[in-house]
Amino acid sequence: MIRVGVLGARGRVGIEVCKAVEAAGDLDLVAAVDKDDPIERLEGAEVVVDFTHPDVVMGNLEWCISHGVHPVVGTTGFDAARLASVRGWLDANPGVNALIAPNFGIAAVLMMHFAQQAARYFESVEIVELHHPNKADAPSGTARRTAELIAEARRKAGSAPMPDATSSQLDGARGAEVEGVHVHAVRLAGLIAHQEVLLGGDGEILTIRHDTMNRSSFTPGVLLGVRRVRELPGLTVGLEHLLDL
Ligand SMILES: NC(=O)C1=CN([C@@H]2O[C@H](COP(=O)(O)OP(=O)(O)OC[C@H]3O[C@@H](n4cnc5c(N)ncnc54)[C@H](OP(=O)(O)O)[C@@H]3O)[C@@H](O)[C@H]2O)C=CC1
Ligand SMILES: O=C(O)C1=N[C@H](C(=O)O)C[C@H](O)C1
Repeated sequence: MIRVGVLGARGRVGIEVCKAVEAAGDLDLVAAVDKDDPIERLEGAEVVVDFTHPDVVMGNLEWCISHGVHPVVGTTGFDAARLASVRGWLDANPGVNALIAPNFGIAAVLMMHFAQQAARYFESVEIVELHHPNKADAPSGTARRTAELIAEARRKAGSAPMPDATSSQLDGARGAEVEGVHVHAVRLAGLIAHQEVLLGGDGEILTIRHDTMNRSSFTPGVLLGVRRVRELPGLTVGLEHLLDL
């Protein structure tokens, strides 16, 4: 049995993660911790799953790693500086590993992978992500990561800069730019989490779309991470590394 703790246990995703851990025969939910609960309740866990908030996740990670607990993190808001801090904590605590994945949905990971594969064949690529209005960060972690993967594919292929004659604009009209890829964020009541990657070439458009229909869709990926994190050395970013794509 793997002893598992959950941070953000009363949140939208945390509730689903707790249910999935409790239902798994090889996992033991030893602590369900939310805001204002003492983090020390996680002592005794081997793996901790974090679905909290970008403002608190770094403190949670530092605590877990310094206490010898392997974190599996779904919380978003990671940039290069944050990832470097995590690597520093892991270096100081050899034997502790961490998995950070901007999206644990298997179909979402495939959507990112397909977008990365397709990117080099098109002149233009833009991302539209659409989420529920309670989301703290924009653009989403998934959109940021997709843009980074697309940018990397285009760099490797030597792609020309994307055509764009915009010479005047209202602030934000062209979205945010992540490594040269435009990302547009919609926040709308009724949505959960959705993304379109629009790829345009000469007379053709390819749209790759992913829709999250419920939050239990994240749990198979989370459980995969929980089962595997102890054998993944250091920091792993992205569930794709566990999927043999
Ligand atoms: N990687 C992935 O596949 C996915 C990632 N996410 C990300 O996960 C994060 C959480 O999303 P979601 O579940 O929708 O958010 P919620 O706000 O529903 O849940 C977060 C929970 O964490 C609690 N919390 C806040 N601070 C702490 C703390 N210091 N310690 C423990 N718990 C705390 C919150 O309490 P309170 O409400 O009282 O503040 C809340 O109950 C977001 O960053 C989101 O983008 C979401 C879906 C999938
Ligand atoms: O906040 C959410 O809901 C989600 N957050 C993640 C992100 O920022 O990409 C994953 C998914 O989009 C749901």
